[in-house]
Amino acid sequence: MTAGGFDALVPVTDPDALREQEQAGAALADAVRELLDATVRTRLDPAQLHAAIPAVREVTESLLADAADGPRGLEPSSDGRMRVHGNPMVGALNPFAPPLRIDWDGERAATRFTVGAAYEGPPGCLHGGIAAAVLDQVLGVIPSSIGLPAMTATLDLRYRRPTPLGELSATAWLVERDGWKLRLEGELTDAEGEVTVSATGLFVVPRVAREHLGTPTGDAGEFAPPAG
Ligand SMILES: CCCCCCCCCC(=O)SCCNC(=O)CCNC(=O)[C@H](O)C(C)(C)COP(=O)(O)OP(=O)(O)OC[C@H]1O[C@@H](n2cnc3c(N)ncnc32)[C@H](O)[C@@H]1OP(=O)(O)O
Repeated sequence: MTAGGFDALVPVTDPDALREQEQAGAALADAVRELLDATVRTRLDPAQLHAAIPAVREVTESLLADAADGPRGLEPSSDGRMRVHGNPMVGALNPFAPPLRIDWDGERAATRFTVGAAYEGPPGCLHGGIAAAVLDQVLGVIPSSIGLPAMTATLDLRYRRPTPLGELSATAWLVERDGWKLRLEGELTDAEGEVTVSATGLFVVPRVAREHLGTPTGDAGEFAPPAG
């Protein structure tokens, strides 16, 4: 299964229409992601760069003809999950997102993804903040996958070696549960299979969510929330 999101709080009335909308939005995000990459990599001369701007602005204006006033927040998806489609790591509608597609097999959350020029920090390598965001997201999928939507309380990272841009993978697993607190670990790995960053995170189900978790949702397995 592809992890992420939460069981829908409201039923989706027309999943086919919603799927069509999601697919079109994701295709647009793919195209803009190519534009983002091209914008970073282009070596056109100044006149050529200025010449490209009106066309980009025209597309922007056309998209704003019908747009949300601000962030989209949590929305129902065609698969019955609630998702933040603008999430900068997994959001299908966000061109900045690689995007990560995170699988949860009941024991591990895992993703393989490719990062290019738009994510560069040290020359040729992944920006450390992006590595942190990837690991935060991959660790963060586990609580919601076991029915305990939680937020990052602490995230400790060890940058073991530079992470080259290109194909990467990340995995995370649950180490320990203590009531509403989950201790998770994860790793970012380069194409050669070398661990470049390792992470330990404490995720806490926020007070407001605890009040709504009398019954676990999703694949809670043995990790049912404590009573009270
Ligand atoms: C609804 C879920 C949405 C899920 C979205 C997934 C997002 C993916 C990951 C993210 O990027 S989240 C964004 C970054 N994180 C944040 O913005 C979190 C900001 N902090 C908070 O909102 C709250 O501080 C937090 C939810 C982490 C905890 O506040 P609460 O008021 O809900 O918890 P409370 O104070 O009752 O503490 C519960 C337990 O956690 C412990 N705790 C809380 N924060 C801690 C901390 N920072 N370090 C260590 N322990 C901590 C606390 O001591 C206590 O332990 P005990 O039960 O043993 O007494």
